[in-house]
Parts: sequence; structure tokens; C-alpha cells
Amino acid sequence: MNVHQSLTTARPAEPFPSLVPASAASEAMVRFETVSKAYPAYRDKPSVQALQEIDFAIPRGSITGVIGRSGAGKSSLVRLINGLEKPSTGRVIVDGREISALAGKELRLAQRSIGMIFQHFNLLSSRTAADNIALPLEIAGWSRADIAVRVEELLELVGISDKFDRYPSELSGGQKQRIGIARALATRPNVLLSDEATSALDPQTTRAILDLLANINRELGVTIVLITHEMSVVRQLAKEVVVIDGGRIVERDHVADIFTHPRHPVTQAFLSEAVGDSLPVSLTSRLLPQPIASGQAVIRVQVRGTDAGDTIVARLARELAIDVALLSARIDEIGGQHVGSLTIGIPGGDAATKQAVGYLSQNKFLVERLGYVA
Ligand SMILES: Nc1ncnc2c1ncn2[C@@H]1O[C@H](COP(=O)(O)OP(=O)(O)OP(=O)(O)O)[C@@H](O)[C@H]1O
Repeated sequence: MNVHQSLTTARPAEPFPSLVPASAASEAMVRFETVSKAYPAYRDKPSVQALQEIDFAIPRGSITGVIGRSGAGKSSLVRLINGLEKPSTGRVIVDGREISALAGKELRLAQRSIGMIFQHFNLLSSRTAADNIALPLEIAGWSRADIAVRVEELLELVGISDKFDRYPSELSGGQKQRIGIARALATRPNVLLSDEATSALDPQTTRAILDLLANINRELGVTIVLITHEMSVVRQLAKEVVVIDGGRIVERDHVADIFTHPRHPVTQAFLSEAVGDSLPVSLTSRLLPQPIASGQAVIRVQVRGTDAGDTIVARLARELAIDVALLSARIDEIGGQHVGSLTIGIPGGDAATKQAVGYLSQNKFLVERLGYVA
């Protein structure tokens, strides 16, 4: 069941809220101006329209999540930001420079201010941790002495100073990604692109790496673009979220709003996987599609911010004299806000249920009727 399908209140179908006002567009670290990307036909393969009319800005110093299913166009988006691909139409501006117009030495210089981390780390197996981190500095022509100082700083920043002389094969996935992050930051980039950087890691290591990225963003002010197909990653780290599907942006919002008011079916599907919508088995096994005499209607209420879950139960009891049963609850902190859902049982038949749903909807809660229990 897609739990978001029967939401009884919906947000107006306004265009994507502008997270970066036009007046502040120059403050953007990355700006896509009506960008499309088509890959031409090759041998027996037809041409592919990978991205279409992408128009958005990533604010300086932000952490922005870009989420989409396989083939949605995420990697193409990343390759346009770091200049590895050119748009078919439109412009890509990074840190005030039109990267899509650069070539040769100018492009290589611009790429030094764009760090990149990858799912499979992309470390050189023949180099130690320290030498992997040193690589971009060698390419940039730094002196040996400067490289040594910088590598030590970076090893400390990512918390693996003791592993400086280890080869990648001697390190865990999390340690390898720490080297990847140190290498990406070596030339002091202003923007860090993370392309599924935690997809190969277990949940605990993922959490540690995302914490590290959050620290880097906070302490160094590096803008982070987080490409992922996992809502749990977006939830932990991003402040703003862009959802892409079929090469188009289908939804954009602050992360807490995405989690409480997903509008596009793709976003809703991602959320169903990630939010832990699942009810306790003890409840689902008893859930019936039709009302039963002296039973309860089972209602899920999305809560956020100051709408603390317990006040809903108290308000229904106080203001409507409905004796609500709290069946399950889950509240998380997302983007600095409390976000979650309560599942409540409402006794008293259809009239009481309608009254409660009407009251909650009027008070701007998203409400969903899940079924009935005895
Ligand atoms: N170099 C290329 N040549 C031709 N088609 C390409 C090329 N790169 C990507 N595509 C196609 O463009 C579309 C978008 O691919 P892209 O890799 O950007 O998506 P994605 O969201 O990153 O997917 P995944 O998560 O599976 O990597 C897909 O249909 C893909 O097959």
C-alpha cells in the first residue's frame, strides 16, 4: 500500500518554491539555467534525452540532496556540474563561472575547486592513504613540503591520521571513503559533489560518513551536493531536496517539507521506502477494510515542527470529546524539525471519525484513513 495515496489534505499545486530567490541567484554556488542534456545516437543505440529544462540554484554553503531513481539523470547532472559533460542547451554556472563554456586549462583549473567523492571510492590501490590524498596536489604542482603538511591536516580532518601508510586493501569501506573525502578536499574546493558516496557502506558507517560531511560543511563552509537514491541519506544530511525523474525536476523543497508533504508520486514512493511507514504487525494483522460495530477507525496523522504528537491526542479529547487511542508513533528530527506520524484509533463510528478527520484537516494536518480494527 502506498500510504501517501489517500492524503485528505494536499498542498496547492504551486510551482516549486524558489529556494534561492531570483534576487539572490548570484549567491548560488551552482546554477542550472534551462539546461538540457541529450546523448546522441551511437551505433544501434538511440539518442537519450537525459536531462530536460533543468533550472535551479544551489545556495552557497548549503547541503542539497538530489534524489532520483536509476536512470533519472543524477550522474548526468553531476557531470555537468564538474564540467565532464557539456549541456546540449543552457548554461551551468559554478561559483560564478560558466563551467559549461570552459575548456582545456581553464576547465582543469575550475575543476580544482569542485571536489568529488564516489560510491566505490576510486582510490589507487598502489598508493598509500597519504599518497592517494596527495595525488591532486601533485597534479596541481604543489611542493613536496607543502603536500606533506596539507596531507597531514587532511588525514586529521577525516579522522584517520593513524592510517597514513596503509594501502586501500588494508582499509575498511568507511576508512576508504574518508580517504576519498580527504582527497576531494585537498585543493580546498568550494563545492563537494557526493555521488552515491555511502551506497556501498553499512548503515552505521553511512551515518559516520554523513556526520563527517556535515562537519565539513559546517566548519569549512563547503557547499555539498548529495546525489543519492536513498531518502534516508537525504534525511540525515540535506537541508534542501531536489527530486528528479525522467530527466526533469519533479519536486523541490526543504527536507522537512518533502517528508511531511510529498507531492510527486516518485517522492511519495521514496518516502514509503524510507520513513518507516510500516505499522506494527500486531496492528496490520488486525486491520480491516470495512468498519465494524463498536470498532475503531485507524487514522495516520503526519506531524511536524511544534505539532507535537501528544497534543493531537489531547486536542481531540478536549475539543471534540473523542477518546482517541494512540496505536503507534514515530517522530524523527529532519532538517532541524520534528517530523513523524502518529497512528490513532477513533472509536464511536463513522460520525466521530468524520468529525476527527475534518478537525485535523482543518488544522492543516495530513490525515490518512488506514482501515478499521475491532
Ligand atoms: N554517456 C552516455 N551515453 C549515452 N547515454 C547515457 C550516457 N550516460 C547516461 N546515459 C543515459 O542517460 C540517462 C540518465 O542516466 P544517468 O546516469 O545520468 O542517470 P542516474 O540517475 O545517474 O542513474 P543511476 O543511478 O543508474 O546511475 C539514462 O537513460 C542513461 O542510460
